[in-house]
Amino acid sequence: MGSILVFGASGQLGQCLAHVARERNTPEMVFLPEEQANILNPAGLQELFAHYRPAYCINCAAYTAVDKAEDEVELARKVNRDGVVNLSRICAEYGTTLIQISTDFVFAGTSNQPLVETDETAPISVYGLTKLEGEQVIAEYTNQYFILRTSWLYSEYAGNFVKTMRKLGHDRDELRVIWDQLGTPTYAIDLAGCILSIIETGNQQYGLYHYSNEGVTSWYDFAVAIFELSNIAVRTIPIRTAEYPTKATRPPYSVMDKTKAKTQLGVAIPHWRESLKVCISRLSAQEQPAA
Ligand SMILES: NC(=O)C1=CN([C@@H]2O[C@H](COP(=O)(O)OP(=O)(O)OC[C@H]3O[C@@H](n4cnc5c(N)ncnc54)[C@H](OP(=O)(O)O)[C@@H]3O)[C@@H](O)[C@H]2O)C=CC1
Ligand SMILES: Cc1cn([C@H]2C[C@H](O)[C@@H](COP(=O)(O)OP(=O)(O)O[C@H]3O[C@@H](C)C(=O)[C@@H](O)[C@H]3O)O2)c(=O)[nH]c1=O
Repeated sequence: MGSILVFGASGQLGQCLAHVARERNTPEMVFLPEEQANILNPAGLQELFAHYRPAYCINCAAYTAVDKAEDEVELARKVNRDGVVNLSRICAEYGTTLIQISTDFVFAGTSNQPLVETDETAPISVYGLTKLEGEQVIAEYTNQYFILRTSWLYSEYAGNFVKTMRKLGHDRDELRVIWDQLGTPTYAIDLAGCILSIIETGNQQYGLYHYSNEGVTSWYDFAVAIFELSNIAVRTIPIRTAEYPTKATRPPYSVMDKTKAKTQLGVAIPHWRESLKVCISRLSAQEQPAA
């Protein structure tokens, strides 16, 4: 098949890819953390590509601190746009298929219908804008790419909303969580499975796809489900966005339609609650003292 380079390997999705690749015995995967492969260093990328001549490049590297990005515009743009330029250019040179990950935050959130790939983008945060710029530069260099837009990623790995809620739920008596932002959580292990399926099946239906778990929820209902499944008794109060001021504005509605991914990539997508159960049981098992 040829080797598969994974950039940003020590982040959440990078670790989930390693987890699923171990389970599936996927050969020839090369996991590259930032210290070994900075996507802002073209000379370093040239060395790696010359050595591995990869069939696929999966870009999990990104600037993902949504609030901080409002103050670090230049850095966010460097990683989320310029880094993607570097990868697209070198993928084109080596005939490598690029798999780029993007976000529901490219949308303004003014729709009340599940969003399809052709819907208008209008980011309302620096993070969303720079991720959109990253999507847009790819086609200037190559047409051999998949862009997977995903949302609300969580897993056993790295920092995420599920782990934050479980920690806060233990530490506090009461939590206030926004209920007027609607979207769909995505178990990053499921997304990693989708990425590896594209590679394993040699799919060549290149282009832009939406991928999240199935269903719709609010951050509040998501938090309540996390507490129920984790047996955490904490008073959870639904609040409006205005009652939880943040530096960056989040889209009030970012539910994505996955019809294209299901038909063209042939992936089965679990409901968010089913995947959340799997993640919570794995997290709980990790917390049990060894017998
Ligand atoms: N997390 C989420 O909820 C969502 C994420 N996404 C997208 O999914 C993808 C994966 O996200 P996730 O795994 O959660 O993010 P993480 O923040 O967990 O991982 C991103 C990784 O990229 C690394 N990185 C940053 N700059 C560079 C660089 N210049 N060169 C190489 N590596 C770099 C980071 O290293 P370090 O930590 O050292 O900076 C980190 O390990 C991203 O494209 C993100 O935009 C989309 C929707 C939702
Ligand atoms: C901790 C906390 C958060 N919230 C709200 C704030 C926010 O609207 C929502 C989620 O907060 P977080 O900061 O965990 O997540 P946030 O960084 O907004 O998550 C986003 O990350 C980027 C990378 C993406 O691409 C998006 O798809 C999305 O997952 O929950 C509360 O209402 N109460 C709380 O106690």
